[in-house]
Amino acid sequence: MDVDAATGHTTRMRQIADLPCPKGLPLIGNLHQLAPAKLHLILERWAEEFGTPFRFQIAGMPVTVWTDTELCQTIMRERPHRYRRYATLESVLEEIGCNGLFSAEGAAWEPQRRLVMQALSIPHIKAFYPTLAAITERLRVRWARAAEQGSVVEMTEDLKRYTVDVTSALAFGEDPHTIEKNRGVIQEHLALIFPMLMTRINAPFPYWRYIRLPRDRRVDRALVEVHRYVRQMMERARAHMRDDPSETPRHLLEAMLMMRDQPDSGITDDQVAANVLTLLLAGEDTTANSIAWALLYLADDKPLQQRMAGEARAALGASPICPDYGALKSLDLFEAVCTEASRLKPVAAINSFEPLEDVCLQDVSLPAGSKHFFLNRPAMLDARNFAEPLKFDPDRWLRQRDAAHGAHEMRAYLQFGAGPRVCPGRHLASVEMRLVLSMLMANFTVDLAVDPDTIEEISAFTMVPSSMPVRLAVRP
Ligand code: HEM
Repeated sequence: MDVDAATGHTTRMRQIADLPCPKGLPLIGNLHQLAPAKLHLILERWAEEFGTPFRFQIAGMPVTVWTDTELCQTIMRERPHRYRRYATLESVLEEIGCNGLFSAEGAAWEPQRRLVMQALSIPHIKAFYPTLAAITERLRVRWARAAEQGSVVEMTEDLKRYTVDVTSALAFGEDPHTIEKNRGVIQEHLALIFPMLMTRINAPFPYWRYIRLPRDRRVDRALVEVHRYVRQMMERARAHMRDDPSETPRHLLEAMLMMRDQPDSGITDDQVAANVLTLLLAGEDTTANSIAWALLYLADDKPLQQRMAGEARAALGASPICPDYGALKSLDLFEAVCTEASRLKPVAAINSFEPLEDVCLQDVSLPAGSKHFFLNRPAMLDARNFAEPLKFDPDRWLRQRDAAHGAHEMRAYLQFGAGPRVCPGRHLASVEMRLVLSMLMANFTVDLAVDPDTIEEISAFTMVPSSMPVRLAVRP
């Protein structure tokens, strides 16, 4: 029995073992049912069957699963002092030299957060706008060529070229021009990292520390390439700082290197490299796939394409690209299309957390170090939070809020997280979505090159489409 401090009432606390659990097998529990690439779908199905919270077992280890957004908001706001992300995430990322801002905890987290927030701040993005527009124009040229040749564009790939060029130019001061290249780009190596994380974080036993399977060897080779790439970029940044010194850092990489070089900074080159890799990964897949998911709905909706083309041309005028940062303001619809797509197809489908001390959530006791998941989609498909929840309706994000339009619960939309660790890249993502989609709609029409039913949801740390092949035609 526990006494509620506010009411004085006694409540019976449940233990994790009391929660409903899908039927598993002796010793391994539910492990055999948890295909990593389908993890979010399996957990969502179980959430429907068992309600919230429920638990599953990875061998002897229970993991609880929750879908209540208010609770998730509370936990997210009580970081980093009371809750952390999965500890396994930190150790797995540490092993591959990527323990940067996303996985850092405790005292190590705050100084890194400050640096990254500054680098991704609105004034910095605004000052960087001409470069962003130039990268978007290069993407348009690539797509114009594909339209002319009638070739199929794999949007998940092209959009990752775009986001890697943008993140690198903004945060590291150099643009790798992957948009112009067809093979041999860094994305080919980065692509192996997320699925590996997915597998290792959920593994019952860290087998890869003892034996390397072919897939681990592939990841090892990719990591050698990725780290060589990052170190070379750091060397070039140092050379530039030497040859053309500036009192204030020109980008995040310079800021990190300046900090590292201060006497007794305690920061190592490895930590700087880990954050470069963190930003490359965090900025690549998330935004690219959020835009790619939006195309699934757009391709099928010609009137919406027509409307967006009209709005884009009004904002862009004679230019094929949004001409200045101020004009982005009139492109709310373009971000709303991505936001609505991510409500139905959440790129961030699962959040993990661990309490740092013994806590009670609702009526359940959670010991320090126990493992927990939050599923983001169930609340977003709940009619109590969003009216007509299964309908793709970007306008729901644009309407004045009033009761006549039915439910629209912003707190149930957690695609960028919440609280002190909320995504620092969300402003950049918003600008990228507006820029790319307005360019696309002003200049092209889009058709899916496959039956939409063949496009699957894949859990690869982020939740990504199996592919998004489209045909583009120049809009008359
Ligand atoms: C649509 C695009 C994006 C989505 C859906 C997304 C989603 C998220 C989510 C859910 C988190 C965890 C937040 C939390 O725990 O409260 C996060 C954290 C993070 N994101 Fe993003 N993100 C996006 C774009 C970006 C971009 C463009 C960058 C940088 C270039 C970025 C960098 C980061 C970093 C560094 C963190 C860790 C922050 C911390 O732990 O303090 N993200 N993101």
